[in-house]
Amino acid sequence: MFLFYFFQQCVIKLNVKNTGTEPVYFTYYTALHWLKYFTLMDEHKVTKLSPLSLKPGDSYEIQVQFNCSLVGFYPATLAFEFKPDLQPSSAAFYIVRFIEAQCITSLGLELAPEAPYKPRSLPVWTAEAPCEIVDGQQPEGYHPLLNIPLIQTYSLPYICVLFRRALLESPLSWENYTEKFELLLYLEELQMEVDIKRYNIPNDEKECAVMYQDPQNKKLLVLEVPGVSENRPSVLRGDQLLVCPVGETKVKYRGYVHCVQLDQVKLGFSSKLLDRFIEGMQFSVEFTVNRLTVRLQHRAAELATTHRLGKVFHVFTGSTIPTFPVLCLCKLFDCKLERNPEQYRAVQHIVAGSSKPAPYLVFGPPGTGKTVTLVEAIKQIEKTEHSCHILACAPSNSATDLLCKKILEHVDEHKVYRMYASSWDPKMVPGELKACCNLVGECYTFPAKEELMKYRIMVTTLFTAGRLVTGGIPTGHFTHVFVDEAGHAVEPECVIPLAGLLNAESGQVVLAGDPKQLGPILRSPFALKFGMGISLLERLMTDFPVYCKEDGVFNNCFVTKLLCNYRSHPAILKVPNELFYDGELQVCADEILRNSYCRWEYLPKMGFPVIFHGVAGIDQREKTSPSFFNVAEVEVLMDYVRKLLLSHGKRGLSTIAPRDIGIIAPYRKQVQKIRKALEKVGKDFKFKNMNTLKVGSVEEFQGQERKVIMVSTVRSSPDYTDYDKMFNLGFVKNEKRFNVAVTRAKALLIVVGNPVVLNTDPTWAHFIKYCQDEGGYTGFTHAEEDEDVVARLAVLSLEIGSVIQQQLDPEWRSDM
Ligand SMILES: Nc1ncnc2c1ncn2[C@@H]1O[C@H](COP(=O)(O)OP(=O)(O)OP(=O)(O)O)[C@@H](O)[C@H]1O
Repeated sequence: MFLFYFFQQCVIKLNVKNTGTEPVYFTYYTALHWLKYFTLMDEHKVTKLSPLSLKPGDSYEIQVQFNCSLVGFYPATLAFEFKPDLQPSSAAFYIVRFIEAQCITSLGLELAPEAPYKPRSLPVWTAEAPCEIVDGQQPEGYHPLLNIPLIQTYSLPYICVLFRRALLESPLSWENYTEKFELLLYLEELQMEVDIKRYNIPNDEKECAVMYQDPQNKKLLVLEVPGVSENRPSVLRGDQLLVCPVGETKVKYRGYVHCVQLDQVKLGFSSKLLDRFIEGMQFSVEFTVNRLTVRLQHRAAELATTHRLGKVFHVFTGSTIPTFPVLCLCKLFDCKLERNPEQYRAVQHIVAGSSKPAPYLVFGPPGTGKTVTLVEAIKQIEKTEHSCHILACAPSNSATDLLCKKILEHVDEHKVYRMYASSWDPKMVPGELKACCNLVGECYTFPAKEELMKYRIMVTTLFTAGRLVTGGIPTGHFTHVFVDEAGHAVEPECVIPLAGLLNAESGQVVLAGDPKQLGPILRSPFALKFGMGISLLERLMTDFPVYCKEDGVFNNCFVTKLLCNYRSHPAILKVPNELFYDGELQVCADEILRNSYCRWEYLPKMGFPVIFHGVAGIDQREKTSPSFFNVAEVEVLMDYVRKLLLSHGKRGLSTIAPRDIGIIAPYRKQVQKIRKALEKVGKDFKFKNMNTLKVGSVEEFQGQERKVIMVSTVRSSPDYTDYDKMFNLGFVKNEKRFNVAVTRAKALLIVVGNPVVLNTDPTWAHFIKYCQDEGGYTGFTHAEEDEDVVARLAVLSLEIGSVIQQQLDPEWRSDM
């Protein structure tokens, strides 16, 4: 194997040597891949018609020239044919050699793996001997929800008894609501416990962990946990883990997580450990499941029954459909919505409480204005109902922040309170929300309920809403509960802001979302199989006729379907519209904005602002981190970033700043590498505010939009796609992730990826074909070559299976 780094062109020499004891004829040779880029030459011009005799000890030189201007990684197979004599009947024999060429820039070299990937081996756990546990230091200002009642913690055998198939298989009804969700939650928690144990680090000198003192705060110890930023294992601020010095068994030290940074956690321990700590001390580590989120959901499932939320969720079993309400003619804060009759009517119905006590649903494809409709309704209610108190929630912090920012566009900040959980990194709080949230200095505070009850609008994630229940906010205080991105949460999570807070008779619930975008994330295959993967929004839409079309129309008293996309250029919408929305989506985005990149000089085809850039990269890992990255894709992305920012202000082109660009990548390591590369590009080209260019996972981009979106798909080896599925990562074989990623762009969408791997997934194959047909495809292609390989192998009478198998095997490189 040969590996060489270069730019565009390189020549190397190969020697064919007869190391045997008999003469042989060298009759033919060829490269089987990347024929466009490899040229093979020899002086004698060896062919079957012009063979070359090689006596024992003779060697013969072949020149391999590699010519390529596309960054990437090009492994090829070279096949050589020999014959013992030139009789037509004599059998040929073959020697196959692999060659690799990499076209890489200086930036790519900087981003290369810091050290080879060396996964930690999975520990074998033996029965635990009883030991003393020394408690550690919790983070300052950390207020766990201590007084959530501990709802029965079942032991494992009891779970087995509980594992009642009949209950799991019976449809969800109001009669079995609490019982069924509790069972599903236990199954999920059991899986969480099994999963987290895989990350434990054993009490063994070869495999143990080494901690060091935090240079910024000597009271904290830093532990490297590769994968923690991708929730493998899931560790949040305030969580606990146990460490034990290697070789000891009697005492374990409990450490509290003060912060999670990239692949490190900073831990607070007792002075008993700090006093004896020496740099480089070795430890075993046990991770523990944080039960808080599960307990909050158990409580919600239980309170849903005691607070009779059946009136809210199952009200339409009888003939209680309300009569048509009186709608007010309101003047909207966002006057654009007045021009869309569906949005306007939805606001009117929500304000009138037409669906009460049932939830009002606003659903529809991406960019159709669900969030702005919700926010407008919140503002109208705040303006018109003087006794109202509104709770506005979303599953993720980024979607909740977005809601809050939009509310603050028209509501006085003294009336709004954004409450964060103690576990949320204070550095992630956006500057514009600092004046109206519970972050004081570096710490979160949690005011008494009397204080909280003074705010007209409370904005929290679904989980943090549980703090309001724990804090004793009385039922009925919140007259309206809004949940955006409701399709992304499991039902008991979505019920957290309702159960215990909502008055089932008089409260109004509004849910917005799109079941075709990211859905609930679950670990347990059983919880998934028995229905927990269906969100409350989706269940209401499928189980209750009032939310379904009757005679081809929806009943606007209960539900509004939005179909006008105000975000994107039609070329960006075409594939998701066809694949997920039956072509119903209408293009309504502002013409000037959506066309602002149609004349960009780097488009493969003018007027078509979608680029698929094929890159033959490799998905790599480094050190002990399980997360993947693809350097070649980062190089291509940075080339586009540079071109975009350099074209800022050019005549005829729209202005662009880093904040108008978003980069979506499926793995944390790729996100880190992109950030590092952006820093360099920013410095080299003196671009300002590069930190406002958002780089993140699809989850972080759900609900977001940017003028230009780039997507790095990373995967270059088909062998890892099942691994992605298992860990709920990546883009391949995950159509909801695909849908969210490609629908964030307003004017320009650039997808960078390996078409060979992506074409194995029907959704991506559709997208790539679309780009090819429309002229938006650029970068490397492979299709014609495959046929060529077959033809060449046929000439050599080699079997395709064996050679291709070696080409595709991700381990073959390291074997050589
Ligand atoms: N009636 C309208 N007229 C003009 N622009 C609108 C209108 N409604 C929404 N928009 C704009 O469309 C974009 C998308 O809106 P919004 O984020 O509310 O959509 P969404 O349906 O919540 O999207 P997603 O499903 O991706 O979260 C925003 O820029 C918003 O300002």
